[in-house]
Amino acid sequence: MKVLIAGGGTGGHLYPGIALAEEVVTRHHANQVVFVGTTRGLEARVVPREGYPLETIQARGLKGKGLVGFIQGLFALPMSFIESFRILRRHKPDVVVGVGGYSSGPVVLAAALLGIPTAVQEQNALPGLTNKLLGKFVRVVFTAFEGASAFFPAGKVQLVGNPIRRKLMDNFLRSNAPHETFSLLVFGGSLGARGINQRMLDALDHLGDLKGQLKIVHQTGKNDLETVRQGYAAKGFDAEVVEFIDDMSSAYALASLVVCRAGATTLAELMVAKKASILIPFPFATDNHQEVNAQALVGSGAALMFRESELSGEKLASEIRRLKNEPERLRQMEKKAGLMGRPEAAKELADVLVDLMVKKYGPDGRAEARGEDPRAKKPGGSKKPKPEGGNSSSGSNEKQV
Ligand SMILES: CC(=O)N[C@H]1[C@@H](OP(=O)(O)OP(=O)(O)OC[C@H]2O[C@@H](n3ccc(=O)[nH]c3=O)[C@H](O)[C@@H]2O)O[C@H](CO)[C@@H](O)[C@@H]1O
Repeated sequence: MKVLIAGGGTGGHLYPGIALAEEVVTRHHANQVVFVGTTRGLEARVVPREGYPLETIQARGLKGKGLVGFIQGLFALPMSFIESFRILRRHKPDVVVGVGGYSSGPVVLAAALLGIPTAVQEQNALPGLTNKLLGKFVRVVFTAFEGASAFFPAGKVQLVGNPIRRKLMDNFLRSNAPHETFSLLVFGGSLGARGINQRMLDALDHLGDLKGQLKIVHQTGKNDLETVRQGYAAKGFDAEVVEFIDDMSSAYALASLVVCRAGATTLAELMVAKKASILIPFPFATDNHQEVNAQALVGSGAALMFRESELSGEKLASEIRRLKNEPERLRQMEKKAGLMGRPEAAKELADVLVDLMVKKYGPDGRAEARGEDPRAKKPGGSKKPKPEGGNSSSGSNEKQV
């Protein structure tokens, strides 16, 4: 089985794709997974490191980019379709899955037009325009929030949750032991969040008496690293301040409380990790979708949510203090988050993809069309390869998985 995963840009789109790739490679009959993204997205760094080949196309966004960005996006469209057709003809995948982000649209649409079984995975409670359009062409739409289903043709929707990377899952499935020191994990999605960085620094002014009683890990994103580091130092707080957290699994495990945005993949992780959280949605997300994501957790008592515009540092400090002083409340939030988690998302999604392939091409998929010997295929999947450097150029780095 050969699976092509299109999309990325940010971690919220890319990481569910990585989780799906891990699943189909280790537990299913997939012997090859190929990603398609752009050279500007996070995938250019992460996909080769994870050991999968990456093809790139020139896709750009259309919405929220201003007039110049919109025009650039329009001009890039025809080329991105041509590139998508070429990639699909070369790789002959058995199924194509879009995980959102600029490259998802042209690749998934081109695949659907070529008659290849296609699916999209919508992470958010409020789907973006591209996925709403693609929903009309693909065979299956995977959703993660009940509310999202209403935006797609009813018969196509499968509510499975957002797939979570294996290294996180392995840790999450272990116990959620209480911590000796109250530990805060502060992060702003895959890119960091200035609004959270500023409010957290302001909050420190009101948490002075807790200095020795708080452990803080704070991810800032690229631009604010030094400012935030200096802020903690100037206010006399000992914190681990980093630009990006590679090992989110340990970061979650060590946290008593998480302060973060409400990106859909983050929320899926919080639920499976059974973590209490204070959510501060990104106020400029398309159609305010992060607030809608957050409401699902708030509604069930798993999280608190504050709009950035209404949240002062003082208020954030008082909420942190309150939760620290009410361990039983924190436990209840953790329990409620856990009840919403969907640890089987990657598995359920992969099962459906195998069905799609078998229905269309039979159990060997298009192996023969690709010049492979189907009898050489090992049921149960083969092992993932070791990364072979960071080549992310188009076309030249395909590797048997
Ligand atoms: C600004 C914007 O539009 N953001 C969108 C983007 O968010 P974004 O890319 O921030 O996505 P999420 O918050 O959903 O997920 C972040 C992912 O990055 C990982 N991580 C994060 C920080 C870090 O230091 N290290 C790390 O590995 C997290 O574990 C998680 O897997 O995609 C999400 C999923 O479609 C959307 O809900 C968000 O609205």
